[in-house]
Amino acid sequence: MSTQPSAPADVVPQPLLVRTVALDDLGDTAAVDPHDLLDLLPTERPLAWVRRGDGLVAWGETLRVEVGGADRFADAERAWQDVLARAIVRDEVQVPGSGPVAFGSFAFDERSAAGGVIVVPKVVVGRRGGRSWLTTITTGARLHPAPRLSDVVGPRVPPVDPGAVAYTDGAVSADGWRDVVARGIAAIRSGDVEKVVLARDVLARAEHPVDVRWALERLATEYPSCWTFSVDGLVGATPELLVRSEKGLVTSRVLAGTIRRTGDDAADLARAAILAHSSKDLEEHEYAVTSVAHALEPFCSSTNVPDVPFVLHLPNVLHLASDVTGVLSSPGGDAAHPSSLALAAALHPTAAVCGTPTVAARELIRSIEGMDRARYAGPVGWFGADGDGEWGIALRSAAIDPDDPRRVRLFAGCGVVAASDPAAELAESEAKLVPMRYALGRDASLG
Ligand SMILES: C=C(O[C@H]1C=CC=C(C(=O)O)[C@@H]1O)C(=O)O
Repeated sequence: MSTQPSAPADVVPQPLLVRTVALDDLGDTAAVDPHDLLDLLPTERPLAWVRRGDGLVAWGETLRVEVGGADRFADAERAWQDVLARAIVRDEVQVPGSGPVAFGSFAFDERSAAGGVIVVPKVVVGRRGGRSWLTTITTGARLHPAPRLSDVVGPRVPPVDPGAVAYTDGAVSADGWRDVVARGIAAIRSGDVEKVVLARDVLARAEHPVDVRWALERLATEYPSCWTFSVDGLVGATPELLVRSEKGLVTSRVLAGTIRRTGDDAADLARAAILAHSSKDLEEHEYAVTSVAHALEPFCSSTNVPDVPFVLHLPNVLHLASDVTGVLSSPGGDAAHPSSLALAAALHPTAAVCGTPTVAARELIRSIEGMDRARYAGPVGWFGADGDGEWGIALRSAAIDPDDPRRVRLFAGCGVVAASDPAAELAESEAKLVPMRYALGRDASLG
């Protein structure tokens, strides 16, 4: 079923029927182990949001809403609310991620034809802190009996190796991108912006159609501290959480400021110290934290913004990181909090992916970057019936060509400030492409 933004009643003629059961109580967990969520996924259009073994995997499409333009978030939210208003829900688990769930992914730029999409799957399996559950979502007039995992999970078909992968330039060559960064630095020095984040793409062509599960498993194993995701052909493992909203508490993991790893632990510790004291990286980071703190302020009764970032260690890079938290203000009476998607919309684009000031940086990106970012660097994640959910920034990601799944577009970007150096930014962008190259590759080594 596919709908236009408002998902009117005549397009979803029958209510959504949602049933969640605890898997621990079903007695069929031995037959199908929900321990490894990714193992449950079928080949076709898998949906995923997992980190350290917890999260959600899903498949099938009960409902799909495509949106576009500046109102893409609000339109998606309205469609979801319309559908929920008529849903019949029996949720025996009642934890974040149980009950009705929609996955979403949205374009970075409102002008992009990529727009955005929310997908309401047919089957969702969730896991959180040792508890797991199964949700089935259909349409109809009456709730179905409690589902069993073994009824909805087919025989496991191992992910297919994409074989040899050849890489070519994307919209702008590596050399050309150095010039793009130089133009960004010139714009900063002439006072047009203080910071701009510039990105590039690289095209991959695999020998065989890319099996999303192959990439997901490699990403989740190698990058356990990242959020490994798959939504409508956009795949990745992002270290940056735009917003998590749960029971009135919001969290955002802000990253900006990067140094490549060497592969040598002692040398990397020294590099972590260099990063933590680099004025160029601290400046880059400060812009990103400020943009998130300011965007959250109107929604929160209190926020906590760390004074000093910590160094996040990933296998390919080290980042300056700050976890910003807040308590959503109660608007009075029974009024609901803004949904996690509304918060994501208010936060997007942060200075970690756009720049400072936002509008001027976005204009600069449009005029010098030379490509459409599509859904790269846009919000990706999920939300539930109460609006709570998790939205990452779609970094360390790639878009699989829906018309030819052998073709994949990989993305990476870098924050640029006055002290940036184009060659160093190019090297940093290469380091940020490592996760997706690794995800596609058979033996590609890290670093
Ligand atoms: C824009 C990207 O990274 C952002 C997140 C972390 C560190 C960044 C940096 O140091 O430039 C970027 O702001 C990307 O990975 O494509």
